[in-house]
Amino acid sequence: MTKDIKVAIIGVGGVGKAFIGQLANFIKKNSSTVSVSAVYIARSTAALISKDFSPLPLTAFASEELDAAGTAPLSVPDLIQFLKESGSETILIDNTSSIELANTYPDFLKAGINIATPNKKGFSSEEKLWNDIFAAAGNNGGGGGYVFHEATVGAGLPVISTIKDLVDTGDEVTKVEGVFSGTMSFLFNEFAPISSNGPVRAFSDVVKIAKDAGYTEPDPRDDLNGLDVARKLTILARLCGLDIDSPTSFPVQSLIPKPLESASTSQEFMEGLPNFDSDIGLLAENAQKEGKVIRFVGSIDVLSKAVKVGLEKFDISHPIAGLKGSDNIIAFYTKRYGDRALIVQGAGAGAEVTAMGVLSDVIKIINRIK
Ligand SMILES: NC(=O)C1=CN([C@@H]2O[C@H](COP(=O)(O)OP(=O)(O)OC[C@H]3O[C@@H](n4cnc5c(N)ncnc54)[C@H](OP(=O)(O)O)[C@@H]3O)[C@@H](O)[C@H]2O)C=CC1
Ligand SMILES: N[C@@H](CC=O)C(=O)O
Ligand code: NA
Repeated sequence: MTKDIKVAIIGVGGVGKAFIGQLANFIKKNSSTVSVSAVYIARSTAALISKDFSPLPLTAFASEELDAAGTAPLSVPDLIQFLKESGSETILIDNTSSIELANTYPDFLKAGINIATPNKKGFSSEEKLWNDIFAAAGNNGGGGGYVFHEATVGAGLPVISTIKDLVDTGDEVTKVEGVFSGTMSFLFNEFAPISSNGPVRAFSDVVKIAKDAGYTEPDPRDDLNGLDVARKLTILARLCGLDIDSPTSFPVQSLIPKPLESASTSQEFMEGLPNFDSDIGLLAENAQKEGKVIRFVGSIDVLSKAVKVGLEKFDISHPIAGLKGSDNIIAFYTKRYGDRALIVQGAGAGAEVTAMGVLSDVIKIINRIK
């Protein structure tokens, strides 16, 4: 018999809206084999709640509906209670970047609620939260809900699933390296492409374009300070079995100019950034004099347990130098693959490709519980 699956969606920004569109399509295409419906959709300030558990309309969903018709969001204990009362299998989709919500994943999982999310915070903050999440989850044979987070690294690219498959099948991952940020990739590919003699445009202009394109974190400083990449490396290093206390427990280079570290808002930061275009321009010009380009990269050396994030210079013939758009490139060096790495490459940011990663996790959950 087909099981009934109810979903609660929190976060209706760029990724959340794209996810709702893709979920509507999935439900339409698969209605003969699986019954999935959304019963709760929320942002910070408002929520649509289907008290009788009838499906909320998803086609042509607009977040304005939340503000117009929504009520106050439920607290986490009330949301857990509400989902339990549905009597169905349930999935929480967290499309926010909230650490407060991520801190409560163990509670959802212990209540048997499954989770799919692109939010890195739960998996890259203190190690205790990581341990609590996977102790509560059903993924490793435990009794709780399943948790999947493919889009936390490389957006929809198969990065988490690849590293898990390598590890679970007994391969030994020795090193992971590459470009892990769609924003940083776009910034340097656009600002200092291999085809140019140094910078072709102001760095601050490209930051604004990346923000408008939906590549950056809600606050672009979270990309420029290197922490977004550090969070991704924390997740991958933990999947390789390394104990990483937090994303600030290894060297991370920040591109935030010192005088702007005290900017109190994202807007104040963006307004001040053009004053520092020449600093980063100089770095690009100096690299160009050596026939190189600068790119923002990260690496995990599993054997020496060394993790680092920052700017490096690359010959223009290097695959990292020649990336385009918001592409990520992630090279996995393993015992089985030898000197020639297993490589995953493609768009690493953007609403649609991220939502695809989240929906693919929802489908994995459905296939386990239906
Ligand atoms: N954009 C991308 O390319 C990628 C994004 N991600 C991750 O996806 C997530 C979403 O990103 P994106 O859509 O770009 O971000 P947005 O800023 O566009 O959207 C965030 C949404 O979350 C809501 N929200 C934030 N905090 C809370 C909260 N405590 N309770 C309820 N709702 C909340 C916001 O509502 P409100 O406006 O009311 O505060 C908003 O609807 C982030 O974790 C990001 O790191 C991962 C990979 C790629
Ligand atoms: N801001 C991030 C979004 C995806 O994780 C990035 O630019 O890579
Ligand atoms: Na991914």
